[in-house]
Amino acid sequence: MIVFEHVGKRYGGRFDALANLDFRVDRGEMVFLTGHSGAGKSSLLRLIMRLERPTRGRVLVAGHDIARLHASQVPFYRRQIGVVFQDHQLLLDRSIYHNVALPLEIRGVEHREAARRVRAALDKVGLLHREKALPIELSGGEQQRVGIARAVVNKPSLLLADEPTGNLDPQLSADIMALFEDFNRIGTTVVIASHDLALITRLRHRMLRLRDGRLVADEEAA
Ligand SMILES: Nc1ncnc2c1ncn2[C@@H]1O[C@H](COP(=O)(O)OP(=O)(O)OP(=O)(O)O)[C@@H](O)[C@H]1O
Repeated sequence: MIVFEHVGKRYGGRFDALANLDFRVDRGEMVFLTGHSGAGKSSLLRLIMRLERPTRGRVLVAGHDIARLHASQVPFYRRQIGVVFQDHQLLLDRSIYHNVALPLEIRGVEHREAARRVRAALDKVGLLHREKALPIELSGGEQQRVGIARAVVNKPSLLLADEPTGNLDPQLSADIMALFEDFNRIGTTVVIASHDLALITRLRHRMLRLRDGRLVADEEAA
């Protein structure tokens, strides 16, 4: 599904945020990406989203070198990827329903079909009963679940998350990770950047560890 071949990313012509990365993530895998602050986790995810291009090497997703996608193809490429951020980036003046519906509105999905999919996504994260609420009326953990519903409403084959539990207490963090595991169980490939080692070592998935932009460990679940 994802292949990094000798990938490097240099910012500003001299700083190597990522260097010589070689790894692959198979379809249906769930992988944690860990490392200190500044190790390059977000940069690596941005390469997969094609928000950045590698300075060296190639990033292949589903067999395609994504640097070669034409600008007009990029939106289609991104549709297969759901993204969850630490600060969930919800629109504060829109209801939960509308926040989750947004990716479908952008794609022009027909209204009734959109409603069906939004409700299915909200149901999966246990928030169907809050569809009319505004984000501010929800707890941090619930807001993050809305962010996950929005990420999966397009039924992406790949789900990326950047520190999705960053602001949550240990129990809520575990609940959020369990949700990602649910989506993985139904076949979605999941890559989660997290520095919460206590939590992710307990979860027993493959772990890629970055240090100063280099891959220093690739550990299968024990
Ligand atoms: N657009 C950019 N321009 C210049 N330098 C950048 C840019 N984005 C990231 N960097 C630098 O690249 C390095 C890796 O950053 P990145 O955000 O990928 O790390 P991270 O592991 O996600 O860190 P954190 O956990 O703090 O988010 C850092 O030193 C950062 O300052």
